[in-house]
Amino acid sequence: MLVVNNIAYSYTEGLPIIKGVSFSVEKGANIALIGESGCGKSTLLKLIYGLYDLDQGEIHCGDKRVLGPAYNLVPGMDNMRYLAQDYDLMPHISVYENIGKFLSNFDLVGKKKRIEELLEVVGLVEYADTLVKYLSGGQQQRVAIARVLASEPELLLLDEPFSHIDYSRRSVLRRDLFAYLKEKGIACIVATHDSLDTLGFADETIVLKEGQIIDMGDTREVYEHPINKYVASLFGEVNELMISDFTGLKLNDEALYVYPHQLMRSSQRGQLDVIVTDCYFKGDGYLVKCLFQGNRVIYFNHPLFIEKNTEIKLALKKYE
Ligand SMILES: Nc1ncnc2c1ncn2[C@@H]1O[C@H](COP(=O)(O)OP(=O)(O)OP(=O)(O)O)[C@@H](O)[C@H]1O
Repeated sequence: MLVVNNIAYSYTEGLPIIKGVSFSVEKGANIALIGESGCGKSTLLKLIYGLYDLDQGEIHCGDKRVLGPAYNLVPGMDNMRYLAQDYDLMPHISVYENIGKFLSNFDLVGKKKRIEELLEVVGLVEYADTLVKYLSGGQQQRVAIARVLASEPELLLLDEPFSHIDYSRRSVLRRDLFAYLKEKGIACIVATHDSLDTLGFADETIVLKEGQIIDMGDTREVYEHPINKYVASLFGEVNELMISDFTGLKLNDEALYVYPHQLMRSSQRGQLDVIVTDCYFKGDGYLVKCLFQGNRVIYFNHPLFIEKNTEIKLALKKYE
């Protein structure tokens, strides 16, 4: 339903921020857009919504071509909604009124039902009559999410949608929101730094670097077979090892990107010999920092505390 075809954009002439980006999104799909800060995620979402005029290429959503402000008096497409990082709410009116702001008054009973349904989705039923200015940052972000859902768009563009919401509410809201979008067949593109938004929910992941797509596909595939360290590190801590580190054979050597949970302490010979330098408690166990070959840092997950300076061997879990 969304086709982005070879688009480019620069804020300043000669300094392109988005370079030759192409991809498509199916109806109801959940797409994660990931990449380091400043790589162009927000700019790409704004271009899809029609907030800027493209330098090159075109975007279609359904049967409509996305037109920027040069061709569209009121920027933004009707069949999409865009949730910006500064969610642009009206502080002096209630949560209920903010959510209903863009809903027609033609069917007042339907409007009330819709607002109540959305208050439920974002967990703000008891705040319906509270003025937005009295809400916390996280609560305001939830109002903004409800507001972009109100008119049932075909495509939602969400820029860091849960960034101000505390951890426990974030998990519930993330689950409820993404289930709701699936149920309604609403596609979404979520620009995010939180790998939990991506791993559990995104059907596909697009990886952006310096304004270009460097990897794209099934989320699990992108995570399990990262094409380089940049991609792997967007999902958390990662170790860059070589096949020869395990085999000792330099012929046809290749880099391996290994997440800490993929390594384990081993008693076998011929594994990585490392020295523990730190052990960080992380709730369900420890993240252990080690030195390999004197100066290469390796992290791995372990259920128990290990003393500093302990000499241990590490093995790849999947080969055990
Ligand atoms: N209005 C603007 N005018 C000029 N340059 C801009 C403007 N908005 C963004 N940029 C620049 O464009 C680049 C991409 O910014 P963008 O906000 O799209 O990145 P991002 O990947 O969303 O970053 P973050 O993850 O930190 O939100 C950055 O170098 C930024 O400084």
